[in-house]
Amino acid sequence: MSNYVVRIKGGLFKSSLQRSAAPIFSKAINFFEILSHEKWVFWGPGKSKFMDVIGNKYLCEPPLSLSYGQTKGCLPKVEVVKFQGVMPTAHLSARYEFFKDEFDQTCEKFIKDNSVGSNEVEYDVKKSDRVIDMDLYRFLLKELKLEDLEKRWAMGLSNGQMRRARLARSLLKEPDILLVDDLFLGLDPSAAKIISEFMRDYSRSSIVIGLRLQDHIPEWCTHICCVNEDGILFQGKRDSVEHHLKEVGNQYYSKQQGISASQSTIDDLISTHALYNIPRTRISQMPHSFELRGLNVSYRGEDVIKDLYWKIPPGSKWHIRGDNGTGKSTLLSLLTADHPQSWNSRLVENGVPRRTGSTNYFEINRKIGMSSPELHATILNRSGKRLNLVETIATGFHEGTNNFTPCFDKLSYFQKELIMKYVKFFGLSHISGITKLEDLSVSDQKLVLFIRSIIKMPEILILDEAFSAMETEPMRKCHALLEKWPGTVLVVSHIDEETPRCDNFIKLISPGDYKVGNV
Ligand SMILES: Nc1ncnc2c1ncn2[C@@H]1O[C@H](COP(=O)(O)OP(=O)(O)OP(=O)(O)O)[C@@H](O)[C@H]1O
Repeated sequence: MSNYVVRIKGGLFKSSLQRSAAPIFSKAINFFEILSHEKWVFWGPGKSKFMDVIGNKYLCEPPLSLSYGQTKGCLPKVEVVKFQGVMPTAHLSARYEFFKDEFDQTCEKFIKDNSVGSNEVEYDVKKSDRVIDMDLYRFLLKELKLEDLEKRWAMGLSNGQMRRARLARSLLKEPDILLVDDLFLGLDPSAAKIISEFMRDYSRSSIVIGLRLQDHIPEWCTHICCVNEDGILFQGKRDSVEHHLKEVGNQYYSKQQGISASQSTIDDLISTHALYNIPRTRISQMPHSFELRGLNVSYRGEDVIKDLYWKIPPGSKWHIRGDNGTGKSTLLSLLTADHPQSWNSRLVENGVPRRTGSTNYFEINRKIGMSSPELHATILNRSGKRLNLVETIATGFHEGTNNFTPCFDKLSYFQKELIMKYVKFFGLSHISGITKLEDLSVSDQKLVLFIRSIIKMPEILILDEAFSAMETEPMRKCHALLEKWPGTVLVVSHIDEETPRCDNFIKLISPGDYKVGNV
């Protein structure tokens, strides 16, 4: 008997029972099979949808065309880990504050995923009768470098830390098949190495990872399935499909290049920025956008940022570097006043120390545009079903970066026209008015968030992991736009290809240890 974990035979997949519903892939999948302990890459623009197919998210026609093999005498357990950033919260600032809601749990409880309750009381309410293999739990904590974070509040984990915790949580359920989309997203090089080596050595289940065409395929992957919008292009053992890889990559890029150039130029798109065409000499006389004069941040006595001195002149472009957990998001949340310790006179804004009463949250955020994993998770959670692409971009005109109230109808003619110019420039016109945010690909969601962050022509643009999970071609267009962008830009990114050109960098090494220099 074949030891398959999942198999598709002649299946067409749909998201609804309606006869008229369009299939997820136009072509039926004739045959696809994953055997136990194989390590697959789903590669290409259709990878996330195909993961959902394997994860049993859609209805299949005919009904038994998708089947799961009988491993260990029962149906296989399928675990899906997707890009979700940190914990979704009602408000960005929640991550840095201490209050109770459903996510008020330690990292340990989050990974065990077996109880709900409070940190502060003695009892736990069990939500399943699952027996947790404590040896496996300890093994996962050790291998995924989570031991020091075990008792931490899950809400406070950084992106990279949360990514490792999510993996541990899924693996602790001892799945027969683990599907991880965008495996290396948001990870610093050493964390990426840890996770890659972990996946290489992990042999308790079949593994599928989703990668974009431009991503490097790890050596340990045994099989590759290339999926585009129509369905499977090719599949098989790595050696047998190696020659297709280059061919498909080249075809895809030339197709993307051929997408008709838009009428607007980059100058048309940014010409209303307050610093556009202002001579450098005049800009250099303006006060610094921000200046940190020995800033400190600590949690319960533990330093995260210590004695940080940093001057950010207007119009300067910065790459904020540092491994996962070194405090990059914390630093940015201080600038955007999303952090409780933001009211601090060591933080000087346009020459004025930021004391309580000297300014307010809306005043600060009026001049800031932002895209970040936290914002991505929050907007999807709160408005993903409600707002379409254009309506999402329109919310960028609100004063606060995390105000997602629909406002397109209230915008001026000029504002609406500007949105449409951007939509056209980035080749999104065909999906602009209909597709809800949550139905866009992750790459298009990131692109929409990028446009949203710049639409009000902010003085300061914060791009925290703004290009992770974005396809190459839209990312290049964003980078070309940023080349000409006249305002201050702060970029957090772990991967060189995803980093737009910056003039300066600040590297967070550990509390009290910082490096500032020219790129
Ligand atoms: N509310 C909190 N309570 C305790 N610790 C916290 C809290 N918020 C953040 N931290 C810790 O502060 C450190 C810095 O987190 P931060 O998210 O700023 O890191 P980062 O450099 O942005 O990481 P990444 O690259 O993974 O996004 C981490 O160790 C994190 O666990």
